[in-house]
Parts: sequence; structure tokens; C-alpha cells
Amino acid sequence: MFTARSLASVASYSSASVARQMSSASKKVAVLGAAGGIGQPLSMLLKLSPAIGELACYDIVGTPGVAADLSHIPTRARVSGCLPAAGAWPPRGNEGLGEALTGADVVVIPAGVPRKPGMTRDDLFNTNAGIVKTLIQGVAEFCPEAVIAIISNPVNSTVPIAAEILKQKGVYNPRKLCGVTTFDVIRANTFAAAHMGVDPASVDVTVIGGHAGITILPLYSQLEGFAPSDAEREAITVRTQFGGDEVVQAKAGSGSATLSMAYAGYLFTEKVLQGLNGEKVTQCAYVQSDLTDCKYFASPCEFGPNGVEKVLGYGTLSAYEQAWFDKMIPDLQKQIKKGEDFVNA
Ligand SMILES: NC(=O)C1=CN([C@@H]2O[C@H](COP(=O)(O)OP(=O)(O)OC[C@H]3O[C@@H](n4cnc5c(N)ncnc54)[C@H](O)[C@@H]3O)[C@@H](O)[C@H]2O)C=CC1
Ligand SMILES: O=C([O-])CC(=O)C(=O)O
Repeated sequence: MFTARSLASVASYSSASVARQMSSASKKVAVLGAAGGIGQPLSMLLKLSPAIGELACYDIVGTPGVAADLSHIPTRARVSGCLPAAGAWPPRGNEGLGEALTGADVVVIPAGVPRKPGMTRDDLFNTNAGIVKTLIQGVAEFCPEAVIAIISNPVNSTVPIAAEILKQKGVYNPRKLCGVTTFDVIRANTFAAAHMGVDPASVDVTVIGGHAGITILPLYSQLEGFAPSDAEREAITVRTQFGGDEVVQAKAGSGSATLSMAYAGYLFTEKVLQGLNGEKVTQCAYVQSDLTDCKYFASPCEFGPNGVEKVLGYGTLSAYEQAWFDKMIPDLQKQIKKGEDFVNA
């Protein structure tokens, strides 16, 4: 799915590609939580994108510094740093969420607390639900037409929270609201490529479900040339489902994956922008869906000028994957309901 884009290629687009992207409509992207562990490297990668004309960095702290720093990179995107109150960079008086969001085509949200060892993503709910709620209220007010990409965990619940807030405000458009599950895809690609001894750029694993533990279901049976033993298949599947824990444990209390997530968030946003600029692109995302009994479900989606143009199917599951699927559905339904109840109760 992400065959051509490596970090190296971010900085070395062919001149034809740059010319094509610069000639397409210039887009504004807002990053909410831009001073954080994910927010900073994500903002840097987005600053390198020729598709972006304006990059708004919003956080409750630190964005004047992040924006000033990024602004010295010689790429076309103008950068602004916004805080809830005065203190933005460049100094223009009282700035805020409204300034960051007004005119935004895409809003990427990595705001919120990360896990520590021993926690599940659901343990973040109490803190992050309120953060996402506030930020989405801002989106509803200042840029209701924007495509929203939610990174803040637990994604399985924060996306339903966002949907319910947008419904309350009368601006919900299921084509414009996505949970970012790209990290699961790039993890699956990384692990499968290592197993197969091939370049990860040549691997494209479909990952369906949600973004937490057993709700993450990589469909390795659909990957051509991948023939693990039963034990290997079990190990790589579970590693993909619980890859986040590996990083949380290695960081030993200082947070969860940030750099690789920034890369995943960048890949996701670039594809959304390609779609908005008229290309037909396919990537997995956690969106409103009729494919299963879950109201929201991650699967391949076609992106285009209106955001998610089509929720695509995910093909045939092996018996092994079907067993995981059956276990996943009640979990995912519970996490979706928890998000909806937070807003509606
Ligand atoms: N969807 C995914 O695949 C992944 C999601 N995550 C999630 O992303 C979130 C952020 O992780 P990190 O960047 O590591 O955390 P972090 O703590 O380093 O950064 C979070 C940032 O959010 C900001 N923030 C808090 N409240 C805010 C508000 N009301 N408005 C704007 N900004 C606000 C903080 O000031 C901070 O700068 C976590 O919830 C984490 O679990 C992390 C990795 C992968
Ligand atoms: O594990 C976490 O808490 C962060 C995350 O979502 C991931 O790395 O996939």
C-alpha cells in the first residue's frame, strides 16, 4: 500500500512530482497536539510535503517554538503555531484553536496522553475522551468540511466520540471522519517483510478491525508469497496486534511509539491530500462502515475529492483469521458504544 514512500523519498521527490503537486490546489493541514511526541515529528514530515501550502500547529503548550523551528525548513508550507490563548508565533496577539482550524482541509489529531507499561489503550479513555471532544467541537465550529484524522487513543472509541459530537452540531459527514490505523499496516508490512526477507516497500498487508489488541486483524493469508508455519503465523499475528506494547515497554514509562507513528500519520495524510487533489487512492482507515456488525470498522477505503469515497471490502478470511474476527467483534462493539455513551449519556 505504501510502496513508494520512504523517509528518504519524502525529501527527494522527483521534480515532476513536485511540479505536479505544487500545481494542484494548495492545502491547509492543522495538527492538534503538535508539540507532543508524535505531533512534532509529524509536523516536520508534513512541512516537507509539497502538497501543503499551510501547516497550522496547535497545542496547549509549545507550538510557538515548534512553528518557529519548522519555519526555517525551506519548503513551501507556511507554518503557524497556535495556543489556546496569547503567545503564538509569529506574534500576532490572541491566537487559538479557531485560527489553527479556519480554512483547514485536513485536521490531524495526535493530542492526548500516551500509555505507560501495564496500561491498555482503553485506560486512556478518561483523559483523552474529553480532549478529543473539545477539539472536535472546534472542528465543528471552524472547519466542518475538513477531513479529520484521529490518532488519539483509544481510537476505537475516540472516533465514535467525534462522530457523536459532529452529529450534535449537525455537521457529521461519515466521508470526512477517519481513525488512523496506518500504523498497524506499516507494522504488518515490516514484520512480514522481515519474515520473507524482502524489501518492506514491496509488501502491502490489509489490516482490518480497529486499533487495539485483538481488534487489530492483519490478513496475512492474502499476502502473496507469505507461507508461515502455524506457529509463525500465530506469532506474527499476535506481534502485530500487540506491537504497541513492545514500544511502551521499551520506553519504560516515557510514552508509546512516536516516531514510527508520526511516519504513519504522515503517510495517511499524504494519501488523503492526494485524494482531495483528485487522485483515486486506497488505504486502510477506521471509518463508519456497513461491512460488519460494528458501526465503525477499519478496512481498505478509496479516498478522493470528498474524503472517503468508498468503503471497500476486505476479501476472504482464512479459518485462522475468521476465529480472530469472531473474537474481535464484541470487543470492538463495546468500545464503540463506550465512545457514543460518553457523548450521549
Ligand atoms: N493511532 C495510533 O496508531 C497511535 C496513537 N497514539 C496516541 O497518540 C496520542 C499522543 O501520543 P504522544 O504524542 O506520544 O503523546 P504526548 O504526551 O507526547 O503528546 C500529546 C500532546 O497533546 C497535547 N495536548 C493535550 N491536551 C490537548 C488539548 N486539549 N489540545 C491540544 N493539545 C493537547 C499535549 O500538550 C502534548 O503536546 C496518545 O493518545 C497515544 O496513545 C500513539 C501511537 C499510535
Ligand atoms: O500502543 C500504544 O499505546 C500506542 C499505539 O497505539 C501504538 O503504538 O500502536
